[in-house]
Amino acid sequence: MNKLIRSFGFAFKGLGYAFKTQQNFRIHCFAAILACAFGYFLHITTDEWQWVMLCIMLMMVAELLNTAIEALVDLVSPDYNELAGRVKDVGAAAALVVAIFSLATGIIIFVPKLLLLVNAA
Ligand SMILES: Nc1ncnc2c1ncn2[C@@H]1O[C@H](COP(=O)(O)OP(=O)(O)OP(=O)(O)O)[C@@H](O)[C@H]1O
Repeated sequence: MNKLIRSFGFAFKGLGYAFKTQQNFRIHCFAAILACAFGYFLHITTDEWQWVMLCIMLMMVAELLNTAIEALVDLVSPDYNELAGRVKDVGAAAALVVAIFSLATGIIIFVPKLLLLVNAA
C-alpha cells in the first residue's frame, strides 16, 4: 500500500515539475479549463464531453511525454548533437499533432453553438 502511495507521489511530482517548468503545459491547462467552461455554458452533449475530455487527456499526455523526452535528451546529450535535436523535434511534433486535432475538435463542437448564440442575439 505504501508503495502505491509513493508511486502516486512520484507521479504528482512529475506533474508539478511539468507545470512549473513548461509554459506549454500551463497553456494547455488553461485551455482545458476554458474548454470545460464553454462546454458547461453551451450545454454540450455527453458525446461531445467525451471528445473534449479525450482532447484534454491526449494534449496533457503528449506534453508530459515531450517534457520527459526533453529531459532525457538533455541528460544524455547536453552538447549539440544533430540526432538529439531530431529526437526533440519529433517529440514536439507529436504534441503539435495532438494540438491540431484538439483545435479541430473544438471548432467542430463549439463554433456551431457559438454561431447559434450570436444569431439568436
Ligand atoms: N542537444 C541538442 N542538440 C541539437 N539540437 C538541439 C539540442 N537541444 C535542443 N536542440 C534543438 O533546439 C530545439 C529546442 O530545444 P529546447 O530544449 O529548447 O526545446 P523546447 O521545446 O524549446 O523546450 P522547453 O519546452 O523546455 O522550452 C529542439 O527542438 C532542437 O531542434
